[in-house]
Amino acid sequence: MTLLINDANQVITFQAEHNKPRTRQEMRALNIIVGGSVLIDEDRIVAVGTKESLQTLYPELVAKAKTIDATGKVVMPGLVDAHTHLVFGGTRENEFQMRLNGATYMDIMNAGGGIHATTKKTREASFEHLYEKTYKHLNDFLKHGITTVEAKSGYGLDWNTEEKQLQVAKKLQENHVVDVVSTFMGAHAVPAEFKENPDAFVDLIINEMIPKVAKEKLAEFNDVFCEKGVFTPEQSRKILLAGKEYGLIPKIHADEIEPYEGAELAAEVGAISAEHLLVASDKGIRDMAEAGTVAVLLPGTAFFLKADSARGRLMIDEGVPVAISTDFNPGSSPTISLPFIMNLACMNMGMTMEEVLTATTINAAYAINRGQEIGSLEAGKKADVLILDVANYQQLQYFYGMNHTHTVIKNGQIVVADGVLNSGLQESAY
Ligand SMILES: N=CN[C@@H](CCC(=O)O)C(=O)O
Ligand SMILES: [Zn+2]
Repeated sequence: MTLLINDANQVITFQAEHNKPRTRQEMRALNIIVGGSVLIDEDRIVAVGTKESLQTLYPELVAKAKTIDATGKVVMPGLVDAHTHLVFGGTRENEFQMRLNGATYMDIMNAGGGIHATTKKTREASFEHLYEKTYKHLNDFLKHGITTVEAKSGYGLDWNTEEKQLQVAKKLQENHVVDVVSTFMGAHAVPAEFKENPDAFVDLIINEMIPKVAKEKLAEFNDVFCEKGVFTPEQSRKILLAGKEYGLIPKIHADEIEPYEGAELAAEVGAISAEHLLVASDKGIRDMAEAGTVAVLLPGTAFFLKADSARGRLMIDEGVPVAISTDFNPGSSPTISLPFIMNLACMNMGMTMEEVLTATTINAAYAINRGQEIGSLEAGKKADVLILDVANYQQLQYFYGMNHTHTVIKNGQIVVADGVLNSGLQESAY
């Protein structure tokens, strides 16, 4: 199919002179075309420009294109969610009430709830149930303009269930139009059966699980929850380096609740990204800037746990490339609304609206090694395009807590039109 999106108030391209995550003032450079158009052929962007320039350069394609009128609207790349725990059994609204009554996230986890509660539900759930449930979540993401989602395992903590989660993600990548990018996170918690000997669990991850993940090509990344009471920096280092030997790119849940030199470790092991970073040290931030590690910040988690947000402003000023994601999971961030999370990034981390847009498109794409393929509207990139029913990009975050998605084009196909999901996507048809 050939598509021509015409007459948008603003086309936000994020075009840049280099192919790297954006830092410092680059994060404010949206490269907007006022009154712009986008030409798409098959699954690729052909060109972005004015209607007249596209007509002159590509008369044949323009002649056969189906036209989408974007008058009064904003056009931008599909949003990228670089951090989710997408596949899980059950929900944990009971813990939300416990936290409202004063319990902390770690209190609940140490008492066998939290990640352990979801692990139990995920172990019990059938593949089909997890697939159907996750398919619906992906539909919700798509309706909110998110066209690529990273998905971590880590609610199995035994091989069979970790594999089940990763296979669900794989099948969804094959069947659902949203792109699902997999991360192995066997090191999400120490399961009860290894409580007395956590190092034996670390050995199991290193010697058995990581080789199987690599052999079956079930994930591209390897993530660890490096946190006091979960995995130490020493254990985390071992797990991340072991993954690297098998071609799994390191990621790390770092400095979320207590400072633990996780940001420093991310830079040291060459992680593509470090996530959370609520209490990352000044040195850790400087190390990440030097190493070019993307900071994937999750202001929805801070909001939901009533914690102080990460120092996003400082990180950008220090030269760290920042991405913003939902952290969608049943405990600390049960939302798929990246647009709401974007508003929180403005409100609670001192980021500008322009920086937040960069953080949820091109920088998020780089956080999952997709920066060359998605995250900006440039010739040759995948045609993942979002049309928002707002007059300018500032309104996306100003009218907060709302879904402004009008049209979503994924791989060059219209999958959401006038805010409504394609009927073909509504049922999972497992
Ligand atoms: N902090 C660790 N892991 C998840 C939460 C998982 C859960 O509570 O189920 C996070 O990134 O927030
Ligand atoms: Zn997480």
